[in-house]
Amino acid sequence: MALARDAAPRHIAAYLGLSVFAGLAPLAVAWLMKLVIDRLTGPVVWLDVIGLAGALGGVGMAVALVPHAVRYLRAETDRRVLLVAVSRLYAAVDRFVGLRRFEDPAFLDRLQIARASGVSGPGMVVDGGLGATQAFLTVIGFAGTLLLLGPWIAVTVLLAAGPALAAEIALSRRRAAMVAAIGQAERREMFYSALLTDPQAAKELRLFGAGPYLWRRMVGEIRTINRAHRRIDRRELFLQGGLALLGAAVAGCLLLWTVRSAVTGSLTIGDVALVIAAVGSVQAALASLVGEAVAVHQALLLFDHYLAVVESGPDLPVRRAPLPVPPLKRGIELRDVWFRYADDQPWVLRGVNLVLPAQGCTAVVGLNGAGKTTLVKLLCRLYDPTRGAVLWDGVDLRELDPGQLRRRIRAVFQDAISYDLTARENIAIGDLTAIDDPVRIEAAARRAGVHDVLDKLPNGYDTLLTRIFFSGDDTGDPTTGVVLSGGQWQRLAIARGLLLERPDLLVLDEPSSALDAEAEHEVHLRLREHRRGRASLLVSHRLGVLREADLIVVLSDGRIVERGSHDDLVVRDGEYARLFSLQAAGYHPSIPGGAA
Ligand SMILES: Nc1ncnc2c1ncn2[C@@H]1O[C@H](COP(=O)(O)OP(=O)(O)OP(=O)(O)O)[C@@H](O)[C@H]1O
Repeated sequence: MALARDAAPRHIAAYLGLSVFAGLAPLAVAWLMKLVIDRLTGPVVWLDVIGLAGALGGVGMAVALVPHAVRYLRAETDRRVLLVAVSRLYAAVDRFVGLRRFEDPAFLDRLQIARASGVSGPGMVVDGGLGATQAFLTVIGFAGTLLLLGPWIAVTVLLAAGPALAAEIALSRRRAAMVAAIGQAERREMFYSALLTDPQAAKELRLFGAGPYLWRRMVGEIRTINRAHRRIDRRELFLQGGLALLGAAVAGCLLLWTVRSAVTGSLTIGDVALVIAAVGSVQAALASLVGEAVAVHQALLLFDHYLAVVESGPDLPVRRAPLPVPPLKRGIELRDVWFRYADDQPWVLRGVNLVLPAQGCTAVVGLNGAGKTTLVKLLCRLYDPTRGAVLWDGVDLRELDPGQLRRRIRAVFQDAISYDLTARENIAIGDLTAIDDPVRIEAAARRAGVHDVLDKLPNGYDTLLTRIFFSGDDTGDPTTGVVLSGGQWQRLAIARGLLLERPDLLVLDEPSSALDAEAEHEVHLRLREHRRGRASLLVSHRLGVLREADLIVVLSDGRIVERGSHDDLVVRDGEYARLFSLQAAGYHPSIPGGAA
């Protein structure tokens, strides 16, 4: 209610006024009708009859207009609530410092329900609350009328609604539990449907003929979802059918009694019309009251998920008053760092000790799965170490302001994202303060060696880098975007990482794996310039590009097994020397083991 009140206060006030009117209008109509009939069946005073008929017509006209006004107010309230609810939800999600929640299926299920219930819940509570108010007023008004005519009629009609309320509330609990239970299936169904229409996936799916396998699985998920809905719908059908029969039987008995009373003269013809209108209206209003109460109940049960996400605390501990992050002076230290992704998973890092000096370049080498990217994620505080600590000039990262820390670090990952946005936006995501600063954007693109490519695009830096959307809002304009090559995308990701002029720590995790030899050489020369005078960490399987690092560490099975300069490590003739000579042999046929 608070969310809806914040989003659309005036619309809700108008909606409330109309609901009160709509709740009392049937009562006014029934009484006016009774009075008209009684006037017509007694000595007729035409002026009275015309006055009453005019009032009846006026109320009738207003009643005809109200549903249209309510429909508009309801839709407008829903639109406004949607804006506020979605903004609050995604702002809350954006506040998560780390990645853990995005890898937790239970949390992702909850997030999905939160989105659906956050969008529709507040509107349903307002609609349900006002609908229930309206129905309540109708019930109270007519119950008073029925009490005047025969107290037991009022009591019978009201009691007949009891079982309906109990049954509907039990059904609503079941429905809310079912929505939570099918969350996984719904997410999987969305995953398959997104995959089957994804331009990146289309290539492999067509070549490997894997489409039918995936859409059959998608249809399987839809069947699971349908089964769950069907079970509840059938239960609802039987329960509501039975209750409708009960209501009809009660109404029939009351009608018989009323007609009999009119024949014996204890009720007037107008009274008969009033009882018929009252019983019908009370039953309809009670059904609507129960329906609205149940809708509100269910919306609130599901809205719990929305509140749980919006009010969830940080996923990584953040001090109440976190320390500011000063420029890096001495270096970043990993002190006896142990890490595993979950308690039931194996250790990925086992007692790593490493200092990245504030003005030096450190390189990490290791086989696939050795833990290199994990180490980078800990440095960026996307996770906290399970044991040990990462220290920024001696201060634990957990003590520092995470936002300020992120502004001092820039990283280029091997799996950098290609955003379906313009070239300018793709680079500006690295530091959004530069989005309207073409000089900074171009400088970053030049550093990454991608300026010439972007400059020649049809709309230069404003060219859309995707073909899944039109370039502008005008769908009649046939211009769509441009698709870059893998290496060009990688250079764009490097530009994004280099947009911030002087990060304290620059991390490059396999930044050039998709570049041709010439581009790689050129980009690494520029990167060397950019890294000068600040802490940098390089991760690469191409050992040639790491030769000039001040310190190279070899990570194996989560431990540092060798450390030193390139020359030291070659002389030591250990794991690094073995990997290096294997690669070198691939390029020089003269080296033993090389290509013939
Ligand atoms: N999010 C995650 N959840 C669980 N396990 C993970 C996750 N990310 C990585 N791992 C596991 O951690 C181990 C180390 O992975 P990591 O990505 O750090 O290796 P890497 O040295 O960077 O490998 P590569 O050279 O292939 O990029 C692997 O066994 C991997 O399966």
